[in-house]
Amino acid sequence: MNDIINLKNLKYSYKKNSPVLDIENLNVKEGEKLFLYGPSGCGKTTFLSILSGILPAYDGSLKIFNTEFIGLKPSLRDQLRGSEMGYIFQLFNLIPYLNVLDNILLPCKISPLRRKNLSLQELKEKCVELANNLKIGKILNKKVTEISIGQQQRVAAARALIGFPKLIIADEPTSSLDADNREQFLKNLFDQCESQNTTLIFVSHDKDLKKFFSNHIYLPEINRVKS
Ligand SMILES: Nc1ncnc2c1ncn2[C@@H]1O[C@H](COP(=O)(O)OP(=O)(O)OP(=O)(O)O)[C@@H](O)[C@H]1O
Repeated sequence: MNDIINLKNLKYSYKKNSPVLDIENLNVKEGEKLFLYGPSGCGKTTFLSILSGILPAYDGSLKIFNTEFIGLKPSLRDQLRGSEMGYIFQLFNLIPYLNVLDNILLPCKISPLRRKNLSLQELKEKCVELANNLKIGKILNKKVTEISIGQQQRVAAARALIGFPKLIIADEPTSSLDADNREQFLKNLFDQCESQNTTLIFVSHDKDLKKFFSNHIYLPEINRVKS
């Protein structure tokens, strides 16, 4: 299996002489489901922001989809993020004035490349299929302010998965769920990632989730900056 992420000697700091991340090596294979965990403040969100190209790391090498991200123009990082990455946020970040269907379709409206040459009708059909698989098929016309937290979370997952991104980055998406719903959500997410051959990087401070993943990394162990 090919590597989707190759990282070497990656360094990041928000302020001069105050490093947050210094990671020697990390490789993630295509289709892998990686659990990245560590205590509050150890740099998890910072790391995800670098992987998704929102924050620019200043040193080392970070190849994603065989493209070197360090030194890459911000517009090209944005383009790759829009077309090939899905992000599930801790607080979901759904758009309150859009219904469920339009929230899910949003990445394809923002990034034409994310449509992968599908027509709007084909995208809507894909959206219905995804929603049915995630058990939100019956609420596509509802406002996102009128659905439960568990449903909002599955809408956020569907929005990340639409348009067959190569990589899904999930930042603590299960923190507001009880244990049963958490496990069900993970199962649904895994099934969808497997059916699309999408790589998953799932971040949490909750090490109980580790048992669901075959690959896991404790961030403080690979980060040479000690918090
Ligand atoms: N915008 C910022 N400016 C300056 N320092 C920041 C900024 N964001 C985070 N930091 C610092 O970087 C370090 C890592 O923060 P980060 O948010 O990545 O940790 P985390 O592991 O995601 O924490 P949590 O689990 O609480 O979300 C912390 O010391 C934090 O104070």
